Amino acid sequence: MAETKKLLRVLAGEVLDTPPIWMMRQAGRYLPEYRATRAQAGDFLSLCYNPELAAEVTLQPIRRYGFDAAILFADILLVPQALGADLWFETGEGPRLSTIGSQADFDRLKPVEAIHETLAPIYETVRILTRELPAETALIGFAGAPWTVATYMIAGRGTPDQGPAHALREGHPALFDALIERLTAATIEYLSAQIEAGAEVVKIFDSWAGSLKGEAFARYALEPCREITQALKARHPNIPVIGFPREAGEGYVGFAKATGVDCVALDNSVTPDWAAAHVQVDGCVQGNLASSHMVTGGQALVDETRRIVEAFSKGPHIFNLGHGITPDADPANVQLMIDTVREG
Ligand SMILES: Cc1c2[nH]c(c1CCC(=O)O)Cc1[nH]c(c(CCC(=O)O)c1C)Cc1[nH]c(c(CCC(=O)O)c1C)Cc1[nH]c(c(C)c1CCC(=O)O)C2
Repeated sequence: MAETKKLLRVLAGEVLDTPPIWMMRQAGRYLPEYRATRAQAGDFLSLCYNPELAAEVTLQPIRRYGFDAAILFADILLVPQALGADLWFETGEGPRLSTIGSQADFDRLKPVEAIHETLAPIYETVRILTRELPAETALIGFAGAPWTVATYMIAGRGTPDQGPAHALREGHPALFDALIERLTAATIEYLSAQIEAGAEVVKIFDSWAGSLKGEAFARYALEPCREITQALKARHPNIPVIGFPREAGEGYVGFAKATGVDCVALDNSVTPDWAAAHVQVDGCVQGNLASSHMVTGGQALVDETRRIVEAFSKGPHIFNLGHGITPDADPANVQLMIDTVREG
């Protein structure tokens, strides 16, 4: 049967009149129904590990907006937790983890095979979604890229410049490389298990790729993404992979060729005209409306949405934001963006 899901057609290289659309963090705090289910679950991590409720919040933006794809509700920091790190969320601040600063800290991590014990509920969420999603909606699984996940494990929190991770990379390269290797292997197993449970696409989030330059970008952004993509393609040749080396700038050029990903997700620091000429020439791209438009709305939202659709109209394109939607966004602006993309 010919593929009917728009997202999968575009990932296979088709150019459609209207791009498929979904939104990073589409299940999130800007939606009152998300806040209600999160309160029912108790807290964010309890929601991630509750398959019925995690499936429910994944479905909420699909019901409200009819996006072309659903993204599994989970978090990139569940992998460190599955490897034995302590993880908690400080209200109003963000994630906190036990830190990796020495060989002894690293030696306390669990082996890769152990991750499924913690992550089994996530695979159950995927199985529920494969049954409950509308036939036209594609299901995206995801994981953090090793570098980005390592920045949180080393610092124990989010950092403005990833300073602690850069310090370990330079001061203790063998330890740093061992951590990247463990995360690369764990990510391959985690994404494979999501695919076996029913994920039809996977996305690798490298949110802090932009702080790696030159040789470090090649070694810690390109290489782990290439290894993960190759291993997944060997096991699941028909599952497309989306790479998101956020704020990579010129690092976006040649990213798909160097890693083997089927689609490159773009943040909004690059213009759509530049990205069409330098990135979309190699295949599918995703992006890249600034998420601030979901707060401010109005004619600027409409104009910028049209500009992006037009700039990417000659090649395969998935419409998305340049980063996750923020809690202060107005749900009506999301509808305005969708109507603008689909007005034809
Ligand atoms: C760096 C990162 C994380 N998580 C993620 C990244 C990479 C993408 C990015 O750069 O945004 C990825 C992520 N996090 C979440 C998803 C679910 C799928 C989706 O809707 O996109 C995905 C794909 C849910 C979430 N992850 C988080 C929330 C908010 C939690 C809440 O309900 O309070 C959601 C919906 C929490 C989280 N999780 C993380 C941070 C730094 C925070 C705190 C910041 C914040 O509160 O927005 C780590």
